[in-house]
Amino acid sequence: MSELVFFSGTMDCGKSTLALQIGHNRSARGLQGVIFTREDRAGAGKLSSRLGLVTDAVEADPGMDLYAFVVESMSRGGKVDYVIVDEAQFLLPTQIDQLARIVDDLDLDVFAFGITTDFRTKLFPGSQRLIELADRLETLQVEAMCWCGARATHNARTVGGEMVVEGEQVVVGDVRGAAEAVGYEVLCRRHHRKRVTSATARAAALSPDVLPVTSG
Ligand SMILES: Nc1ncnc2c1ncn2[C@@H]1O[C@H](COP(=O)(O)OP(=O)(O)O)[C@@H](O)[C@H]1O
Ligand SMILES: Cc1cn([C@H]2C[C@H](O)[C@@H](COP(=O)(O)O)O2)c(=O)[nH]c1=O
Repeated sequence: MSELVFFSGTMDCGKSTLALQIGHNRSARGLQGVIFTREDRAGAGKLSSRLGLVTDAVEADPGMDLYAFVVESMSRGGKVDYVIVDEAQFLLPTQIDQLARIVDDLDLDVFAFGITTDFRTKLFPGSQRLIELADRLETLQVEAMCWCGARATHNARTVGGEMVVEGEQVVVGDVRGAAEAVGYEVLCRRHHRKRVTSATARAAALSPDVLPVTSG
């Protein structure tokens, strides 16, 4: 029975790596898949992992009907055995419905990968629809870690190392960018709530207020 599976986790927990591995293992057995992605950091039409692997993919623009794309590929004689979708949080809810239709009407497995929540801890519309429709939700097992050593569960957006809570929902970026630029950092809930990033924690630790005071 084919399935729509949503693999989710924070940024930098290995989702794209797993997507590439699933594709690799299937193609090693002669299966052919369609790989969709949207707004990958490596550019349009790419699925890239921080481990250095990258593959070509179909850019799932907002206007694209993903079900129609797969049907058309098949009707042109293309073999399609499965579908992989990376950065699935950026898809429109209607495109997630199209993924469910690929599973139900074409009997193909669809493996979707993405973050569930944005820098304000709110669900992305695409992720919300995946949670509503998926046959199976899988949380990635390689945990990203907060600077304090706890499991990271939330994605913070940073500017100059400080957490921000205002801005557009979608700003493509990375967890290891230039310090002054817009970037991201994964945090545990406690430090996300208190807005304590690694940079602000370091600055607080160096502050004279917390240095031991020696008398005399
Ligand atoms: N130099 C490295 N050596 C080993 N593992 C690495 C290295 N760089 C990145 N990684 C692994 O890659 C993961 C990020 O993978 P990626 O697929 O890009 O994540 P995601 O798609 O979830 O943002 C990191 O959590 C880490 O486990
Ligand atoms: C939290 C958050 C993230 N993004 C962007 C930043 C990256 O380009 C992707 C996540 O990619 P990854 O492979 O999971 O690291 O999402 C965003 O646009 N808005 C946000 O709030």
